[in-house]
Amino acid sequence: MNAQQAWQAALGQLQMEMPKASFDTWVRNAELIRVENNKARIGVQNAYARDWLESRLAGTFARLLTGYLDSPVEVEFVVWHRDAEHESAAPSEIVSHSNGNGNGNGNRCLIDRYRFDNFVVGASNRMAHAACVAVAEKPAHAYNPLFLYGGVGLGKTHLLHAIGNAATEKGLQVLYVSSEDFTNELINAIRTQNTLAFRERYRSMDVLLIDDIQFIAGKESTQEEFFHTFNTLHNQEKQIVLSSDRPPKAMVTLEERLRSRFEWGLTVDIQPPDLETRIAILRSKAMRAGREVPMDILTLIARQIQSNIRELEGALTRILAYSDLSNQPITAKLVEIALADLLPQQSTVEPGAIITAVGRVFGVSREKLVGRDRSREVALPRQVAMYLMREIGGLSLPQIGEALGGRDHTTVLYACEKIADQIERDDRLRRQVLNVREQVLGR
Ligand SMILES: Nc1ncnc2c1ncn2[C@@H]1O[C@H](COP(=O)(O)OP(=O)(O)OP(=O)(O)O)[C@@H](O)[C@H]1O
Repeated sequence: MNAQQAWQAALGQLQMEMPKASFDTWVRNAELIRVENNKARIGVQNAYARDWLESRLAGTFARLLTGYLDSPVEVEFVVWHRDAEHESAAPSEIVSHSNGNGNGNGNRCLIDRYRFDNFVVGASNRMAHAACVAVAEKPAHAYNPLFLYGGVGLGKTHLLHAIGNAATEKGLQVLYVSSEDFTNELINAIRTQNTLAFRERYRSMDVLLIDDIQFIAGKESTQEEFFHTFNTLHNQEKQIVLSSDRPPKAMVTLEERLRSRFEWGLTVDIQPPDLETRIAILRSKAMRAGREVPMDILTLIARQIQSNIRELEGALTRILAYSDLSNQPITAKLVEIALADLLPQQSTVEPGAIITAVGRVFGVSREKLVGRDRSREVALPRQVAMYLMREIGGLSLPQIGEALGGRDHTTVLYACEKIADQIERDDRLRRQVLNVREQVLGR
């Protein structure tokens, strides 16, 4: 088998093993650049994909390629694009290009399937969606800049592309780029003494969409360049849309002049979706996949995956695939099997870790959580700890009672039910619970 054949075989294997959504997002567009001195250099589209693949799949790729090539292979992921190969295939190479569709509109990086009509609107994203629609309808008239922020996998990128697709259809020049790509491109332009062309490209856009702008913080020359790009576009009444994982105020190493500009227009957040929206998203994805999934199953999935819509999609894809491959109907049992390795390994979650994380998030000491204090400030976090010990710790009711200072199992049961109900109605509490989960599970 030659290297390319081994590569194709490895891709095929991963396609079978991975959830479709993850495969499509991270692996499908990767390319084998070359194998040399037992090192396989794999080109990916952007720094995210590189980091994601490096942290999760480097070992798997190495194992598969070693197997197919029958000699030990290490892998290295680099940001790379085929068109840029003749310049240099160094890591952090330019990654965005205009799409070459003849009229110069749009950008090849715009993802066609991210559109407004397949974005499910609920309480958690209603404002953000409305703002994006307004911007797409009248670029530079509604809110400029539009600054979207929210946690991982909640739809920021989807909305940015939806604006881009709508604006492209109006014949506008659109550029979508992540702030990392912007930085890489700038560095490259400086290196190749091409800054004029770089500026020209950015400053000739009607709509500039920059994803994950938080990465610009702390990078002085990028901020300087972006400041001028921003001013030029804004003065020319061109639309700027930015997304970030945090609001401008929380970008600590961002220059003040940029922070204030980011706040000139409208800043809107996207929150983790409530149960109803999660179910609606699942229903919409199932329908688009041409599948009918019973409501109780959608509810079951939506209850298990609370924080991240990307994971929600991945879970559904996996369940559909399991059902197809095993030729079985989608039942609660099948869901449990299909999701087993997506969900936390229960035995690895220590009750002590949950108590510590709850204490940190709610600002209550461990002693108080396991003690007798019944004031609301302590009782609520204690109930959250009980709920999470059951949800992610898989502990029995008596075990939970024991871990929290010898409480009765009916008290624990009441707490678990109360919190399960309350997090679906109380945004703040839901965020706090998700925060604890992330701290405990590291994701
Ligand atoms: N409201 C929604 N309706 C339908 N699909 C959604 C919705 N929100 C997010 N998604 C889907 O969830 C996935 C993750 O969304 P997206 O990549 O836009 O998240 P993000 O906020 O940009 O995340 P990150 O911070 O990781 O970049 C995408 O496939 C997107 O289509």
